[in-house]
Amino acid sequence: MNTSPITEPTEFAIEAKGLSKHFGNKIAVNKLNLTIPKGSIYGFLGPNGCGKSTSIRLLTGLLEASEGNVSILGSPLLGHEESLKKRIGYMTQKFSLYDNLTVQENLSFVGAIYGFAGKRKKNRLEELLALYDLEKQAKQFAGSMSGGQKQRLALACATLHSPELLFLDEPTSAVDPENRREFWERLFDLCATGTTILVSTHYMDEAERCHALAILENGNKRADGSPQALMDAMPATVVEVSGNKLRQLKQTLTQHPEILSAAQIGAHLRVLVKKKVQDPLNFISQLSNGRETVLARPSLEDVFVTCTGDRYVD
Ligand SMILES: Nc1ncnc2c1ncn2[C@@H]1O[C@H](COP(=O)(O)OP(=O)(O)OP(=O)(O)O)[C@@H](O)[C@H]1O
Repeated sequence: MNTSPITEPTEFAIEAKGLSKHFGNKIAVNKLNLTIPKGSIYGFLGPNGCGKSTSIRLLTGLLEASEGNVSILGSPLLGHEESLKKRIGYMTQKFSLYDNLTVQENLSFVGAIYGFAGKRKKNRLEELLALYDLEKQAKQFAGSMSGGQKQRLALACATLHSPELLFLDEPTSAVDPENRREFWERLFDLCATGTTILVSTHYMDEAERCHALAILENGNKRADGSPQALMDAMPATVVEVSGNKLRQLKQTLTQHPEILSAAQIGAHLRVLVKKKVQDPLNFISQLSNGRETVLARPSLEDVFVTCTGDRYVD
């Protein structure tokens, strides 16, 4: 096995080609290709079971791939897992904290793993307690903290050794909207210091904050790019219809082959019409007996709807 660190200058933090993972007959990740530029926040967006965690574990070297090649920070992952561990951070879905250790003890334990000792460790812990607003909780058991505090401690642990590349597996699923917002601000602070971040989520609004993202379904990458590029490339036009009896109208519209989806949002239906329809406003107006129709800007949720499920066209 090759263990010497061969690091080549590269603009990419992660490059994966044909990355697959099979568990028996189950294909959890299917021929995934990725190129993630350094210094960016990249998202994996998809429902439970689509392969987000497995992909992250493959990219961290914790799980061995069935097929494919991965390069991390310019080094091939295979054979360099140990040396790369010092350069990457990983925050798991369940935060992986020791509930019966205090905040300070959790940090101290992680610090020792990364070889921090004495004054250097003391200084780094103080810095992190201040940065992640945990000074008052330093002596509190991790198990007794709120979801938001646990999340901040988990991020402090994952970044203690100042990794160049940070993997975050659904880091916000257990916290309220205010904490989620604050957490994302912290991610952009880390990004501004040059850290590359790969974050998985099933929240559309979080995916929209990423510089770029991949939409995953059943282990397959359905689409990738910046949120704006994905919206621009969407194979559908969004038309909003207002009026009465929207539930019945939805039933009628979704039978039509040129309509990809119709979903009610408040007092209107949001209808995704195939791009090939020349005059979508008039088209929907006629189908809905002259109800009011307006064009709307696409959202990432619209992109998700058009590239997953039955609507996916390869
Ligand atoms: N060790 C394993 N053995 C067998 N199947 C597995 C294993 N790990 C994951 N899987 C399966 O692989 C698929 C992808 O799982 P994965 O955990 O990567 O999805 P996910 O998108 O992260 O979802 P979640 O958010 O629920 O964790 C699922 O069908 C899952 O049941």
